[in-house]
Amino acid sequence: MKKQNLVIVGGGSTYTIGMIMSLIAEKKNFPLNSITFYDNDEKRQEKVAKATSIILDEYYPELESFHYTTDKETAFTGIDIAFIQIRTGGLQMREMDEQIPLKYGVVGQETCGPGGMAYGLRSIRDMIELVYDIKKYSKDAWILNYTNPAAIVAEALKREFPQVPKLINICDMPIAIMHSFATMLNKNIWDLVPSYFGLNHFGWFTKIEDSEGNDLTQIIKDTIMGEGFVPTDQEIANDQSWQQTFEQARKMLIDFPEFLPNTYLQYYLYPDDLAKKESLTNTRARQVINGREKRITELCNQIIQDKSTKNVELHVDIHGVYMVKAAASLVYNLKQTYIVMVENNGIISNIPDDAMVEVPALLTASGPKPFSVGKVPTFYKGLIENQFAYEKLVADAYFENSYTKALQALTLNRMVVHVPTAKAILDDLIKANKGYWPELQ
Ligand SMILES: NC(=O)c1ccc[n+]([C@@H]2O[C@H](COP(=O)([O-])OP(=O)(O)OC[C@H]3O[C@@H](n4cnc5c(N)ncnc54)[C@H](O)[C@@H]3O)[C@@H](O)[C@H]2O)c1
Ligand SMILES: O=P(O)(O)OC[C@H]1O[C@H](O[C@H]2[C@H](O)[C@@H](O)[C@@H](O)O[C@@H]2CO)[C@H](O)[C@@H](O)[C@@H]1O
Ligand SMILES: [Mn+2]
Repeated sequence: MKKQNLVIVGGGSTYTIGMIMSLIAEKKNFPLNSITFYDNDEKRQEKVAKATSIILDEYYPELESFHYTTDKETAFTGIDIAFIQIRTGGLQMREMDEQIPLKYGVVGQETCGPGGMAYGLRSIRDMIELVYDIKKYSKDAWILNYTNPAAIVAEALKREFPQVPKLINICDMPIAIMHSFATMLNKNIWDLVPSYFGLNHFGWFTKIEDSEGNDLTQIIKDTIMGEGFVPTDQEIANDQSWQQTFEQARKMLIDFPEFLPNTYLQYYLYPDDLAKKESLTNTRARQVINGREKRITELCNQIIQDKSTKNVELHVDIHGVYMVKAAASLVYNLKQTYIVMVENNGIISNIPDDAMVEVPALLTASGPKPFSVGKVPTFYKGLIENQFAYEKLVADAYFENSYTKALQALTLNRMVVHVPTAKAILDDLIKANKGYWPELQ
């Protein structure tokens, strides 16, 4: 197995330490020669990097080198694979994305709501630039992107780089849900075989089998209906917001028992209920600033002060392990199945070919080989087509600098709908995103 040279773009992210622990846990399956962090915020990255250096000394002494830099050429030269996890505008702008719509009674939601449009219009430029730069310095490197809003980013990257190989977008939500299925069934998560279709943060499990082919779907549905549904990955198990989100699976199953829903569907199916529960001064961004970000900052400070990990609790999370395992399947041609985003081209036969769908695929060295889904029932087809039209219009708004396309996008978004509300939200978002968004005419 050739040892890999990995760059983590967005080294200062709150997910980096979890990713490092996952790389350590998976070192036999995904052996590394070097890790490099790249970030455009020197100070933010430095803290995480200093702590990482101590963690690696203790747990990964055989690693050849670890560096961190804000210089793209240094970061991207001689790499085999890049993980991209940036947040253009930071958590501060996420808070605006959530607060502005809420002023008009609409839940912002940073990926699939109007907040996702705002975040998407900020992310696209940085993402396009990063892909060009990574390919410039290491043209054969794999790029594994999970920067959000992944659906909109994937749509934009597909348009900008239709011929660029080795570029894949991935999300951890399906596997985090499967973590809860596995706990409920007392099974090993990697023995569960999902059948799944949809768009990113907009999909359904049609079936869950075990490795012997036993269909476990009905047991899962019955358990959720009888006992409810809870997050079980350590990273989110005790998070009240995620607990409430997982709880909604039961409600969705009562209303639509056919398939097991992705938790993000709550925002599309019950937007008004969710908006009513939100508080302007404590949207999810604020909870993350006071929660995950604070916790990671304190953890890094402690490690740096002690020059050791002896006084902190470190753990592997499903997010990191999923990304690392998927990466190993790509670079070592393992042909394992992961749920990823790919261009539809007939996979779901009754929705547009150019949609970026999220489905199970064999991950091989020559790219993802998705499994066919076939026709989906009218309700799901309608929802998907509406949402895909919204995502396309956001990308159109970016590439065409079009105010009208942005307004059309928000109007199609099931969280907004009402045109005067869409207009008011859009006009406020334009002001808040000056310098980040293209100038919409
Ligand atoms: N797809 C998924 O399922 C999934 C799961 C987890 C996290 N994420 C995404 O990972 C990203 C990081 O999340 P976070 O909460 O840790 O955010 P964060 O703000 O803590 O970290 C992002 C880092 O990216 C850096 N950054 C911003 N723009 C950059 C650029 N142009 N070039 C280089 N670095 C840049 C920031 O300085 C920061 O250090 C987000 O996009 C988040 O949505 C996605
Ligand atoms: O609101 P946040 O910032 O806590 O989470 C937003 C992300 O939520 C999903 O991902 C993960 C989560 O990031 C991770 O820690 C894991 O353990 O559980 C979640 C899934 O339940 C989502 O898939 C991401 O796209 C969001 O960024
Ligand atoms: Mn996701």
